[in-house]
Amino acid sequence: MARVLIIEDEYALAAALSTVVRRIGAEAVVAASGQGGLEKAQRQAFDAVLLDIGLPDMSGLKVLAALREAENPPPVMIITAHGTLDNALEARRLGAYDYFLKPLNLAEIQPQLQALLKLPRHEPPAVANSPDPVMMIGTAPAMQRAFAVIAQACATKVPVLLTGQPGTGKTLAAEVIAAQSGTQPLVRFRCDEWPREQAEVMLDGCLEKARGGPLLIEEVGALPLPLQAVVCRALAKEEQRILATSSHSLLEAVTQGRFREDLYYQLSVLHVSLPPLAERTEDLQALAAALLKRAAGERELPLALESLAVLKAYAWPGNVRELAAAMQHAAAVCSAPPVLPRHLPARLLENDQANVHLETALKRALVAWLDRQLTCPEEALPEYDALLAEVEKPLLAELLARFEDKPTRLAAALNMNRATLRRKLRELLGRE
Ligand SMILES: Nc1ncnc2c1ncn2[C@@H]1O[C@H](COP(=O)(O)OP(=O)(O)OP(=O)(O)O)[C@@H](O)[C@H]1O
Repeated sequence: MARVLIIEDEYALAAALSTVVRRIGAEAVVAASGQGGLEKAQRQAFDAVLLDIGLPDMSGLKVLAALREAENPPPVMIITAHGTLDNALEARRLGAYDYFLKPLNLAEIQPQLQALLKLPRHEPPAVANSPDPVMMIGTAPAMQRAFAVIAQACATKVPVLLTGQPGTGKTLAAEVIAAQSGTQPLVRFRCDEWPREQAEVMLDGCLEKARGGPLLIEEVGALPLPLQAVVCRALAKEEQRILATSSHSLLEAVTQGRFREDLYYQLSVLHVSLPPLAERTEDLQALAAALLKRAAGERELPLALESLAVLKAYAWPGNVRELAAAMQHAAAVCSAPPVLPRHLPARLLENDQANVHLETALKRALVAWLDRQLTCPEEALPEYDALLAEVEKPLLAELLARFEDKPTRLAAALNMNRATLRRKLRELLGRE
């Protein structure tokens, strides 16, 4: 019987994974810490390991490195709630076979694990260790999904299609893939930049220049049909590694007969989908800080909280590129820190859509949080009142802060029963 080691400190998740392992006829052994997992792996041989990155005593990546030092190391599948690009690339570099994001889709894990147990043991492809990786910022769930595919793309030479609105980071992601998967420079060809007559000559030139290395075809949907045939032939010859971007739906172009269906499938062996910035407001703080630092140079220029609120309320039609420009504007007009709303471009403050955006963001955050809470076997599901208490806790803490930490003022202003409020503050926030 195959034996699978589950290194996971969340009890409910470890139990759910054990059920999956048993369902495929294997034995499950659980460890709730990194050290515990390594000790178990020393005592017994395992056919596969499911490993969480966020362990209480040490990073799962350290555990992975230690597991890989064994003579015939078992294949490892990584589970993470913090899918940064660094983590995804590091996990691949250290030889992880797969990379799953929390909340886990258990139905997806089962066939993957089954396939993994059937595989002959061999070394997974190594990811090149670029000395200066071009980094992408983001921890929003949709970015974590993109990072997982980017890490896969770094470990292979297959074509990759990168989609997303203008300015979402498609080119940057292609640069990361090129930098991490080889030493040859990325050759770029932008399809909507050239008049039809010149495009063929330019494309031929780029295909020639990129021989043996990566070629990025930007806005591939703008390529006229005869040139799409040229790319098809190039893909068949496999002389270059082709990466392509599109900010419009290629499938729609296929349906309308403007884009070859066979080329669409050839290009999208791996598909990285980059989310619009307005759908990942949780990344705004880190992105704005990094872009502000880039724009301000030596100067220390923090962003005031009110300015962050303005950024969160704005719709960002130009995505990260527009945010970068806004931070350049702020760095230029702000002479003394911090960056206040009046230092931001005026259009960011005029947005009457602000409330709509905040409500969408709140709903999205709630959906993501619920996904996490409900990723467990049915018998371990939290009760409704417990869920409500979790939502009420930050709400009350925030409200209280706005009424100078005075429950009486809060109760009066929002027409709450004072005794009820006091009880809730005691039960939920531990206040006497
Ligand atoms: N996740 C990210 N972290 C840091 N910087 C980012 C990120 N995403 C995008 N950027 C920055 O935003 C700018 C626009 O990104 P990029 O050119 O890659 O977008 P794009 O999707 O290729 O746009 P287009 O469709 O117009 O070609 C660049 O300066 C890039 O460095």
